[in-house]
Amino acid sequence: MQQEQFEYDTVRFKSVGLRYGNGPEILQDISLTLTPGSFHFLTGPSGAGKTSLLSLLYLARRPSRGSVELFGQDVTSAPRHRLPAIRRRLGVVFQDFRLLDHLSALDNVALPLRVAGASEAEIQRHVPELLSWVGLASHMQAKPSVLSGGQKQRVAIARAVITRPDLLVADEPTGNVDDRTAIRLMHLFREMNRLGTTIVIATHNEQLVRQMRHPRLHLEGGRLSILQPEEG
Ligand SMILES: Nc1ncnc2c1ncn2[C@@H]1O[C@H](COP(=O)(O)OP(=O)(O)OP(=O)(O)O)[C@@H](O)[C@H]1O
Repeated sequence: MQQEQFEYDTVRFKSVGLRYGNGPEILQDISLTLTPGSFHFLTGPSGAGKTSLLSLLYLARRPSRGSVELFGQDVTSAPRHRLPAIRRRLGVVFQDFRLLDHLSALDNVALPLRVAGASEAEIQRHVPELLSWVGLASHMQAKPSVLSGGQKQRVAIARAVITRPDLLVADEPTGNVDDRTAIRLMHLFREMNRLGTTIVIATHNEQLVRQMRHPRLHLEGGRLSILQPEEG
């Protein structure tokens, strides 16, 4: 959970490279520091490596070279048993949602709270409120199979933010919703950010990137550049 005093950067990449199998390096020599409470978009053409970079952040992969530190801990060399504690500080919105099909929307969102040992009273207080806020008040008991793409996406977002993670990583979180809903969801991310969560959002939505005026991490040809809003 969030701390008042930060003695470390949320994310630090040092000369990170990533390749799949014997293929070419998708990410080349990326060095990057994200300070606590920062908000970045991640942009770049399709296939540039945005999801691959995010997968390093949410610990689905380790880099082929270089090092990745999260919350001051080198996750490249950390023993596997140390990773779950780091994962609990992350919220992730996957491009393909990854909801549990046998659970209702409410139970999908409640899951990370249950894993963290929250009481049922706490769950009943927070989860319906958040689901209502993202416009799903009348779908709380629905299973993912009967939800639209945009509804599933909002369940996935609610699940990622319900624990107030230290770092939120979202892959195209507004790709399936209309413009008005996209702006509403961005306000949710902005509010979380205001409360201290560090945020990285991969998106193709140029209009949102321009409107929200956060710096962007831009990937192209395996290289990362950081663009400030006025340059973007
Ligand atoms: N599991 C994998 N095995 C092999 N190659 C992969 C794998 N995942 C991604 N790639 C390749 O890595 C490159 C970057 O893919 P990635 O999904 O990270 O790009 P992206 O920028 O997120 O694309 P998009 O905007 O279309 O979602 C692509 O050439 C892709 O084919």
